[in-house]
Amino acid sequence: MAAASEESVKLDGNDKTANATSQQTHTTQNKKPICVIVLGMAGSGKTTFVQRITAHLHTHKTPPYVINLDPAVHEVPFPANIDIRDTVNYKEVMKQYSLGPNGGIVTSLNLFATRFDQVMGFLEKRSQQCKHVLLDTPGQIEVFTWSASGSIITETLASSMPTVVVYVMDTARNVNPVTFMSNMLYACSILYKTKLPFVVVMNKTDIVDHRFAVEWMTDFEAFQEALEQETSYVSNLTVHESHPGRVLLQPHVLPLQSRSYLICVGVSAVTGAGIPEFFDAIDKAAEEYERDYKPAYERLRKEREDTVLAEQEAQLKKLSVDVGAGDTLSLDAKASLLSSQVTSSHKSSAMYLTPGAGDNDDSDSDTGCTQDDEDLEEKKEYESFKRFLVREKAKGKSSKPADT
Ligand SMILES: Nc1nc2c(ncn2[C@@H]2O[C@H](COP(=O)(O)OP(=O)(O)OP(=O)(O)O)[C@@H](O)[C@H]2O)c(=O)[nH]1
Repeated sequence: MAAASEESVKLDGNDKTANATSQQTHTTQNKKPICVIVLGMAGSGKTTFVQRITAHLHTHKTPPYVINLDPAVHEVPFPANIDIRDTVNYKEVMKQYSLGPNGGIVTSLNLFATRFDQVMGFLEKRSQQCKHVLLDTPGQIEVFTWSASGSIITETLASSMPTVVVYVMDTARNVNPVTFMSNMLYACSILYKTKLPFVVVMNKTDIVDHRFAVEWMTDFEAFQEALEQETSYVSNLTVHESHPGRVLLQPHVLPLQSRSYLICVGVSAVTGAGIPEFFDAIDKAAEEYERDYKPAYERLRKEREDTVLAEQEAQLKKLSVDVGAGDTLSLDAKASLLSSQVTSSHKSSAMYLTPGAGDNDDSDSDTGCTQDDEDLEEKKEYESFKRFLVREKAKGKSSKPADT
């Protein structure tokens, strides 16, 4: 086991002085914690591994900040600061959206990702107190690695703190070169997808020593030899020149040989063997992040901030236009309302006055006086006046002969 650990140290190209320096660098210059995203196939030992490294860090009086991202796990065997299960009820999600187990996990993770800014807020607050942030992910690896929420979470973390992807492999299950190759291809697809420093953890070294895997990773001829010894139908296929796996495993295509891409460490999550070497590898990967990846993620963060700013400005502009237009509209509306009110008030005055006139009409009607009646009245008055004149004329005639 010790030999295996030494192997990993050799593979990492670490020496203790360099690690001491890197740790010092971390504490004095880079106050941000190192974020460790633990991925791996179901049953590879991720949760046991996170439990082991959490215990290790607690023993060294540097308790980590731990996040469980597996909504379907029955029990979390380590003290988690944030547990997705506290936010999303996976079974309820399945029921409500009529989903199967995988759909339920994806949807739960998507829902959780919408709140990840809050998680970042908690992390910011604790960033001075802890040196490591550990994330355990769902067993269905593709749920995290190939989902939008997985990308959002990874990119959000990587653009604000040194982030390392840890790929846990079950060493005992990878003694078959075909299985090993499939697993490594998957690891490389994640490496290319996340564009982050990558540490391969060969777990369960208490069952099988991981040196064979290191040899296969660094010596293509050794791997080819192992493959040729395989008699299975699939291995015969992979030996074939045209097989894509074989093409990909060519040293110049896969970054397996390059120390700057992949760091491999043998550990046993059960016994704790290889854990100090794992942390050395993490420090090295964090340095790699600072040197090679940070500028790209800072650019990404800047682009995001710019996009958000631009969106906010556009929204503000639209809002101010809307508000302006709204004011104009409301002013216009008010004006038209006023004018319509004025018009209608005129109308209504008129209408209001009309009943007044009507009142008069009413009064007229009440009195029963019509134009014809008036005319008749005038005619009567005229007749009466004429009779008055005739009477007066007759009076004058009768009085005049008597005097003379
Ligand atoms: N012998 C041995 N067994 C281990 C080791 N690490 C994990 N196991 C066992 O492997 C099994 C799976 O471990 P988990 O930690 O649940 O694996 P996981 O990857 O989290 O599983 P999922 O949640 O399904 O993805 C358990 O029975 C563990 O006890 C190890 O280093 N050595």
